[in-house]
Amino acid sequence: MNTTHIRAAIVGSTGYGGVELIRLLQSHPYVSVTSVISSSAAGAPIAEGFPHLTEIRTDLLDGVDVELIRGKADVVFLATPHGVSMKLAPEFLAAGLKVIDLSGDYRLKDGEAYRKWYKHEPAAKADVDSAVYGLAEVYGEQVSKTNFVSNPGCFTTTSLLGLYPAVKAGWIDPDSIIIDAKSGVSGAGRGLSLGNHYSEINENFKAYKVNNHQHTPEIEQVLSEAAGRPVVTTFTPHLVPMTRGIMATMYATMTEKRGTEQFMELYRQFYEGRRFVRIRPLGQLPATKEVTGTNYCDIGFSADERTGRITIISVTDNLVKGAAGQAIQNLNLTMGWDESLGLAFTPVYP
Ligand SMILES: NC(=O)C1=CN([C@@H]2O[C@H](COP(=O)(O)OP(=O)(O)OC[C@H]3O[C@@H](n4cnc5c(N)ncnc54)[C@H](OP(=O)(O)O)[C@@H]3O)[C@@H](O)[C@H]2O)C=CC1
Ligand SMILES: CC(=O)N[C@@H](CCC(=O)OP(=O)(O)O)C(=O)O
Repeated sequence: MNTTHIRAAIVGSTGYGGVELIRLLQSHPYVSVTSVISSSAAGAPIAEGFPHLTEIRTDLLDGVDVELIRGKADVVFLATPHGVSMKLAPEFLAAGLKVIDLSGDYRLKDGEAYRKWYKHEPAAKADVDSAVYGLAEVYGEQVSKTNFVSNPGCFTTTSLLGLYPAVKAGWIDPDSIIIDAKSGVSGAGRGLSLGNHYSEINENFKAYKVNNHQHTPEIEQVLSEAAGRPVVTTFTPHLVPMTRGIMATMYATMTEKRGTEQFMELYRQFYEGRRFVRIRPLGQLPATKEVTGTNYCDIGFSADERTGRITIISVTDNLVKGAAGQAIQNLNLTMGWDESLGLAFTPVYP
């Protein structure tokens, strides 16, 4: 494989994650999108369904054909639903392609947990074991050595980047963590559903999948690794009437009396040299709009002397750092490139 110019295929191209991958990869200096694959619209010009992609370098959507793709690409991004990725990934890996999967199929190392939370049979254990969990700022070293990345969930990325350093350092009691998270509607994908149409969402704010969301075991898996013992947590997702963005507001009991600035310093050191995590200055808390369209995760803190708890606020764009952006960041790491290649955007504002 030429290491300064590679060819990418995107499967699930008519979904939000797929379209975002196409958008972002247009600016990548070392990657050409050579195959844009769709199970539902093969043969159609991309710009027919997505006029904003009128000038992209690939014209027609291809069907899902491993042999065809093998001849046209070095890396394949699977922006497909769970249950579908596990059928495709082994074939692409066997064909010698690098695979970056955006679905939940390879995130949970415990097959029983996958069965319980996804209500679906898990992928083959050997494949699950071989996938590297791509939380780039935490597992970047492992990602740089693999050809098979399992990209984390959007809520998971936002929550874990805000919690991992404090749990790892033993500064918060992992059993006390509560994650209160809110997502824009694009997090639910492009498919139509009653709960996601305009009059259900507009001027509305609702909790869903309470104590029942599939990102709960994914968050617990990583926090358990950080804590060195099993951790369970309360995670409550909400849907807010905006298109993009996630905010996770997280509460935990501090193991010792510490101030906001000490937490800021801990996180600055942990994420030193990592471009996409921005620690906010004292007294400033991040808002979703401040990361829109970018791969940033912005984090702010407030330690409360009165209750002995720390409040950590973390924001991302669910389609970028929560999906397509982190997938490209992971590709960069697997190639030994600067992790920010093709992702150096300033947020859209207002
Ligand atoms: N939206 C988000 O914020 C995030 C999404 N994810 C995950 O990324 C993946 C893609 O999400 P998203 O783009 O939002 O979802 P969408 O529902 O918007 O798109 C998924 C696409 O997958 C393709 N697809 C569906 N069924 C099949 C099938 N049986 N065989 C092959 N392809 C199929 C379809 O594209 P086509 O018809 O062109 O084949 C569809 O448009 C999912 O696993 C999701 O959970 C992860 C993090 C965040
Ligand atoms: C708003 C909304 O519905 N969001 C999705 C999360 C999207 C995502 O990251 O899902 P996967 O773990 O399946 O990849 C949800 O809550 O299920």
